[in-house]
Amino acid sequence: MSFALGLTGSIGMGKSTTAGLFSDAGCDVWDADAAVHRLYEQGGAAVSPIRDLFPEAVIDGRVSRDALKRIIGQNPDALKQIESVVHPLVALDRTQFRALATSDILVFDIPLLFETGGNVAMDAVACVSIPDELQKNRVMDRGTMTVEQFEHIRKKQLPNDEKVARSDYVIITDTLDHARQQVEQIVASIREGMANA
Ligand SMILES: CC(C)(COP(=O)(O)OP(=O)(O)OC[C@H]1O[C@@H](n2cnc3c(N)ncnc32)[C@H](O)[C@@H]1O)[C@@H](O)C(=O)NCCC(=O)NCCS
Ligand SMILES: Nc1ncnc2c1ncn2[C@@H]1O[C@H](COP(=O)(O)OP(=O)(O)OP(=O)(O)O)[C@@H](O)[C@H]1O
Repeated sequence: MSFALGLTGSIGMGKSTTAGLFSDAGCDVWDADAAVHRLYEQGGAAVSPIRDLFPEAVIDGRVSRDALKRIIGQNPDALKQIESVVHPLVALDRTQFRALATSDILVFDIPLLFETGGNVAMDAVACVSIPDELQKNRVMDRGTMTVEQFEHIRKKQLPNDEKVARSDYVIITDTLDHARQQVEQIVASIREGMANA
């Protein structure tokens, strides 16, 4: 039986980068944001239900993230409606991954892990964290969101200090080397626990 490690953290705190470090350490990784990308692609299962909700969000047969962000900015209920379509499909994708994955530790990179109660299905949770100002700078440097869009998303999420308090492990993502060191320690400690169980 594999060990299920939830990997969470607020927007731009370093989940995807850290997930890559877990992969380097031999863990199979499932990424919720990547699952959403697949669902929004041409032929993806979210395209038709999103078109039913917001026809203008589907362009060339795929869901346009820019269109969604515009719609979310104009309509306070839109994100909830999008979530009601996307989250059940994401859950199905996760179940399929879990049935096929083979590594001793499985890592589930899920931004809304605590917000959706997904933490109860995990054996432990690791949270990535950096100071708020650095978080904002990193997201702004990506150039994919306005400050307003970023603040809107951040407000929807459980505050960083609560996530940190509720997690078994905290990974400070200030530098890549430091993050890698912490990931290797976590993997070693989980493997040691499994060997002694
Ligand atoms: C809002 C959207 C259009 C922004 O797209 P964009 O490509 O700019 O950003 P990306 O998808 O990479 O998300 C960046 C981060 O925003 C945060 N975020 C995304 N969706 C949500 C949400 N519903 N609630 C809170 N935070 C969210 C997460 O931290 C995520 O890692 C997109 O995230 C989306 O369609 N979200 C709805 C689906 C969802 O809930 N996804 C979350 C994972 S299941
Ligand atoms: N350990 C680290 N050291 C230095 N920079 C990092 C580190 N981790 C992440 N970053 C940088 O921070 C930015 C955000 O990282 P990443 O995309 O991994 O975050 P995320 O939490 O997955 O974001 P989102 O919630 O938006 O999907 C990227 O530019 C990345 O290069």
